Amino acid sequence: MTVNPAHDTLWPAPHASGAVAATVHVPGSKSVTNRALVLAALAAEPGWLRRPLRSRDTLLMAGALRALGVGIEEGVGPDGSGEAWRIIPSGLHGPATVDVGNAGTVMRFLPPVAALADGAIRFDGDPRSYERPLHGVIDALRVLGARIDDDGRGALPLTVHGGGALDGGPVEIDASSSSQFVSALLLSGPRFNQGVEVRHTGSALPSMPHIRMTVDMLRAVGAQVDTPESGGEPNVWRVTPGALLGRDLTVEPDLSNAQPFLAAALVTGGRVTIPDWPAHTTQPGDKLREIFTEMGGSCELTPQGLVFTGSGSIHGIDVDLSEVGELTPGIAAVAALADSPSTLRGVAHLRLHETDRLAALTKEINGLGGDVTETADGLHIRPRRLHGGVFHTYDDHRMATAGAVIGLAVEDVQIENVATTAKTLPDFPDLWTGMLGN
Ligand SMILES: O=C(O)C1=C[C@@H](OP(=O)(O)O)[C@@H](O)[C@H](O)C1
Ligand SMILES: C=C(OP(=O)(O)O)C(=O)O
Repeated sequence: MTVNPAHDTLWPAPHASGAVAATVHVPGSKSVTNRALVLAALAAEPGWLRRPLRSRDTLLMAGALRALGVGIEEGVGPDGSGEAWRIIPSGLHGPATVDVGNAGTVMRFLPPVAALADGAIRFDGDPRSYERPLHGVIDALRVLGARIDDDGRGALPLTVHGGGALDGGPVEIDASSSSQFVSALLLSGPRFNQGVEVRHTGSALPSMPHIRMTVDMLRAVGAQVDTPESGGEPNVWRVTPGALLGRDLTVEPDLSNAQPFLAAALVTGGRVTIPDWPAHTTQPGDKLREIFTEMGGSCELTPQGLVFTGSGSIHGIDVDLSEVGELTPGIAAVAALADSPSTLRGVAHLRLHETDRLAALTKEINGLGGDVTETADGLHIRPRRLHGGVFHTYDDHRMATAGAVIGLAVEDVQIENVATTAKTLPDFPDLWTGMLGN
């Protein structure tokens, strides 16, 4: 966790003068967009992706697939409405270089795809990407028959020497540091000669909704997947080899990116509507309906979308966030403004996210006068009267949005490098000021 001197631009976080009342159209889900791109690239026929998220992480994914030979064209969708990508699969070829940026989905989902390509595919990324765990993918791919050159740390940079096909079969991994190891192997699994059987052998597996998202999206393109939930063994997922269908998919709004806007309703005692909130979804952000209700709000799914209303009071919470780790920064921000302490548990693996999120949240909230301590697997947050100051973001989009939430209630908070929100939500500053009616 280092303060990046190149990012000394400060964004004065708007202070809310009253209760917010707004409708916010949140762009598409990062996790759905990047899974859909991978599955469409591996399909046996072209597909459509409507309302894809266009952000750094998804443009890196699209760029990498294009570098391997996949066609991704701008279009308007088969019914003429909305923006869309048409994805035209083709033989996957190297040599190519993939820039993963700091996108977990790109660095983990694409090495298995590269193993199916023919030629050398080099993977590189931001300095932080070298520190994020990748051993589960690298070791598993070797067991499944891939040739990979790396520096032995189980991390980037590396080169996959694709042989045009991969044996596949059974493999054991420890995915306790990232659910994306499991998702990565399952997504490409139908294209391995023997499919894949992934057995997680480590301690608790985080982010289960994201694994369910992978399984649901695989099934939607015709893959056969056996899971612990469908009567299989605990911690074992099996994907049968087979061709994948091209799909016409409209991407749901990113519910984790809806979080700061819902938090704004909670913090200001206002009301925010998020159109197109799905009635059923695997996105972890759907849990916010429950979590932010417990913290003092109320919500209703209406034909206009999710209407979330703050009561004017914010309560602390004791909650296990292991399934929904990416919501932690936004919950910590609200908890710092609550009327009672909070304990956030089950998220030790956040130390290996975009930045060490537990250390970063502790340092930055305390820098504004807060009282946060790190625990082995989370945070204790005792609300204090906060004051203004610089909120550093460590190239982490969710640190930036968490700082903006605090800025609504605390005057003179300045967010360093708010542009880092471009990782998943390039429109954040405009959406935020739009919500506040500025
Ligand atoms: O598969 C995905 O799309 C994601 C899985 C989760 O990763 P971890 O299991 O590494 O936390 C989540 O935090 C990340 O934002 C997106
Ligand atoms: C952890 C996150 O991202 P990534 O996909 O890079 O792991 C996140 O978006 O909170």
